[in-house]
Amino acid sequence: MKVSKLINSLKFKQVQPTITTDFDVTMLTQDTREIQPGAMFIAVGGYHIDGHTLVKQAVEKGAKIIVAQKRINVTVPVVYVQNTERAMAILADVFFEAPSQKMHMIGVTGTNGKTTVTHLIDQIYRDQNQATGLMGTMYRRIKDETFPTENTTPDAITTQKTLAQMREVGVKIVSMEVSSIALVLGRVWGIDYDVAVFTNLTRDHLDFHKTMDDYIHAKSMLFAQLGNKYNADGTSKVAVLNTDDPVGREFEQYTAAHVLTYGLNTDAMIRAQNIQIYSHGTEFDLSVFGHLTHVTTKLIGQFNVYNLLAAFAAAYAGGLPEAQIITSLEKVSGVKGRFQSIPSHTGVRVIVDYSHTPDSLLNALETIHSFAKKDIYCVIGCGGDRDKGKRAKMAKIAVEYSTKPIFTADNPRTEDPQAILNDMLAGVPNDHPEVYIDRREAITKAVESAKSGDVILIAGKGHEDYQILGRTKHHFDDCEEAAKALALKPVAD
Ligand SMILES: CC(=O)N[C@H]1[C@@H](OP(=O)(O)OP(=O)(O)OC[C@H]2O[C@@H](n3ccc(=O)[nH]c3=O)[C@H](O)[C@@H]2O)O[C@H](CO)[C@@H](O)[C@@H]1O[C@H](C)C(=O)N[C@@H](C)C(=O)N[C@H](CCC(=O)O)C(=O)O
Ligand SMILES: Nc1ncnc2c1ncn2[C@@H]1O[C@H](COP(=O)(O)OP(=O)(O)OP(=O)(O)O)[C@@H](O)[C@H]1O
Ligand SMILES: N[C@H](CCC[C@H](N)C(=O)O)C(=O)O
Ligand SMILES: [Mg+2]
Repeated sequence: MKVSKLINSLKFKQVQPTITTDFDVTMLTQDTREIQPGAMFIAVGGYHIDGHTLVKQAVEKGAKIIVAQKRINVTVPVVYVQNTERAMAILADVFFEAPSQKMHMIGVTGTNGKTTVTHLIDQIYRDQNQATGLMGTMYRRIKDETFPTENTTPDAITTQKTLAQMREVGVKIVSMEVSSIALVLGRVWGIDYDVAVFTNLTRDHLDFHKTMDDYIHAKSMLFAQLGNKYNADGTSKVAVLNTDDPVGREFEQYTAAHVLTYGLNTDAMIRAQNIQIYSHGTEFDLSVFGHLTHVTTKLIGQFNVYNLLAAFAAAYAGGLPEAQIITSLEKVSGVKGRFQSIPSHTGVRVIVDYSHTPDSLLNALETIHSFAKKDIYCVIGCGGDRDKGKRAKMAKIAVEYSTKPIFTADNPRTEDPQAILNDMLAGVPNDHPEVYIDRREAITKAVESAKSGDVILIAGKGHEDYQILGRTKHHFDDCEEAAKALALKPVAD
């Protein structure tokens, strides 16, 4: 793309020195490690390093132009802007030719349920024979091909590039998780969402956002970004809000788009009632503006009823017929690592779940309570280099809602695993949960001790196939470990 087109897309900037001959920019990047000759390098301040300190290296590697927000001294032209993250989002949208405008874009935000809801939406559209794309915690998926991801919502360049790849192969519907951190860091600026979904808001990420108000504000940005494009056929721009959550009610104020509400409360437009939770599924009556259908699903728990409602509402907002959405939701099985049962011949039920916040842990344990007859084991740790304040809370919930809590490690990252455990133990001063710093040992002990009829919840890592110690990822999979331990147990009587 011609450099003039990129530069012109930035309304407020200074170019030094002035560019007299237009030239081609071969790629955009914020990472010197990726630079190809002819690149535009955007200097971004990070947590470990400031991209502005790498600009000479960028030029040596072939960058022909730099975008910066601090004065720098290099031999190539520099585009000075107020905020390089914002410039990066605009430039990425322009460089990849605004892919989000060519596809139906559904963004899902909220503390819990994003991965589940995006997968449900994706499945609904696949059942309609639509070519779909998905971006989130587990991967980026373009039709049937998956690509790894570092972040739930990647940086603006990766996001726009992925959207462009989707558009190129004919994807029409994109479901993407939009994390609060991404919203604050501007990773999704420039994306033209058609439907924005709010799941819920409870404590998480307070290492990053500092206060709950900041966290709510971050989530609200998706609904402000939705804008207000009203098509005559009523198809565009819908905010799908869980109004059982007071934050969902608040977000009604922040959007100028159409609003579609869901929840269990009587005033929700899309509503579930008469919920029955079983050990292997859930039933409820779905009311769509008062029209009732009985729904039977393989997903377990009230929290999953909310996820089903969110997905239903997102697809309904996109214009799909009610009956066809329900058919899909009745067929769908869960997402890997979300309340996933591990096959067991022992009479012990083992569930691997990605609950890594106080609210999700509480929901998972309450759901187990609704069908468990005997002991409930809860193997739980808390992540390092993440919100420290949630540790004591999660520990307390584990102790109060299980009969056999077992504390262990979950991605200690650069923290001392024992220090994380101490933060957890501080939340339960009068209790003495079993503690095994080694997660494999914790899972093995739980499986060894459990008797037929007991339920074991292994919480926190879900689909993850690694344990992060320091900055290194070691292969570790809760499902594999549980299966190995179960294989050593005798068959149930
Ligand atoms: C705290 C945080 O958000 N960090 C993100 C950040 O990394 P960083 O700040 O450490 O970057 P850095 O290493 O200091 O580098 C700064 C700049 O210099 C550049 N650089 C760096 C080194 C080099 O040799 N050359 C070079 O050009 C980098 O490309 C970058 O532009 O920029 C990276 C590239 O965009 C992100 O992958 C990384 O996310 C890390 C992996 C992370 O763990 N983020 C978490 C907190 C996060 O964002 N989580 C949310 C929510 C998760 C959820 O709820 O599901 C998410 O959306 O993932
Ligand atoms: N609607 C919900 N309300 C509360 N808890 C939920 C809900 N949906 C899922 N959970 C719990 O949260 C865990 C994570 O679910 P999911 O991966 O769908 O959420 P997420 O928002 O994508 O999480 P992350 O922020 O880590 O990407 C699940 O394993 C389950 O325990
Ligand atoms: N997306 C979440 C995942 C947490 C998963 C848990 N296993 C942990 O490492 O804390 C985060 O990065 O905060
Ligand atoms: Mg997720």
